[in-house]
Amino acid sequence: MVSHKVLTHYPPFPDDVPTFSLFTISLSKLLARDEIETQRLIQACEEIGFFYLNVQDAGSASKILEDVDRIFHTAVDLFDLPLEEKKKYDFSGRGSYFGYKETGAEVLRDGYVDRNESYNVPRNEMLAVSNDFPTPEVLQRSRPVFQSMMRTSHSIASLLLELINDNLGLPKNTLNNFHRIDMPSGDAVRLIKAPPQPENDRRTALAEHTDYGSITIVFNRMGGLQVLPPGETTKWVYVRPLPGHAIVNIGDAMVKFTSGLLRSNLHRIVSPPGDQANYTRYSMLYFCRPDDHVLLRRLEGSSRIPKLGEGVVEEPINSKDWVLRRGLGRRSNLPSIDFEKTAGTEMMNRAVKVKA
Ligand SMILES: O=C(O)CCC(=O)C(=O)O
Ligand SMILES: [Fe+2]
Repeated sequence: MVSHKVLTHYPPFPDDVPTFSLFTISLSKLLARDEIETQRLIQACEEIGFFYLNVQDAGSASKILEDVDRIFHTAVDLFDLPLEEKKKYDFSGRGSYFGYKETGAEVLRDGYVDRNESYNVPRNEMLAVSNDFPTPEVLQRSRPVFQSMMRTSHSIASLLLELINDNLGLPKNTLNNFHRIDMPSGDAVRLIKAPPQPENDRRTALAEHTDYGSITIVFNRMGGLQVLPPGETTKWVYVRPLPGHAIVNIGDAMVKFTSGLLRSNLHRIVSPPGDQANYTRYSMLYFCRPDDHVLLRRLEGSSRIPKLGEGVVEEPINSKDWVLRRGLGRRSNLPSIDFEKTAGTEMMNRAVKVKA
């Protein structure tokens, strides 16, 4: 493995910036079906929708940390390719959210464009569920490590889904049956590169959003991720990356399944805090999403899931269309953008509303 200094040589996350104190949940305790830990997981999913997951000491699942390390190196190699080469893998014109997105391809609500480039590596393709688009050679070379990382991520997400399912009292395996590893879905590993921004011109690098799928597992090194805590008058705060921990968050699909009981919190990427702002930020995520055909609507069978409001009729939209509408609906090459139609579930949370 070629060593990339850019991944290791950056200043520490500063001690003097406000951070959001998330619950830390132990994967090894969840694997042991520890009841108190499961209760804390549910509380985190309902109140904030974000938590740290300690993935150290979790048996074979801890190997994901080595896989993530290796994929970070692959990400550097990938983004080092010439722009013209990377653009061959931009499939947005063919109606796909997989593949490459160049810097500035997305419009923010403030009218500016994003300041990051990213690549969504499809789980469908890496695990040979379907093969719709070509994959760059640099990713092909890392296929075994992507496969390992994707399988572990999917199994972590499956565990979380099982615990949430059973806590809600849904019929056994209801949620897991919507997230089958052998079915086509929007599951992907996303690689993101955000270069340092000029000191006098720092803007949001990745627009505020809620995630589109069910469960996102984030592997961060540098700061830059911010969340907007619940409440009417809150301010954006950084989430400090913790070694050996993933940051996990709940996405729109779970909000829709639970009629707003679980929370999909707004978050964004800005310049990293303190001296870290002068360094290139790489991040990596696994998006676990429902299978393509699954309808995103309130599930029957749980007394904990709130009923729909009087006269509320849910839009019949499946997971695939939801991801495409949200993921491609704000591209800068579109003739017009409807920010309301492409919005997430931030206004659906039952616990505490936020201003979008
Ligand atoms: O890079 C990060 O820390 C988060 C990125 C993110 O929220 C996303 O890509 O959905
Ligand atoms: Fe996100």
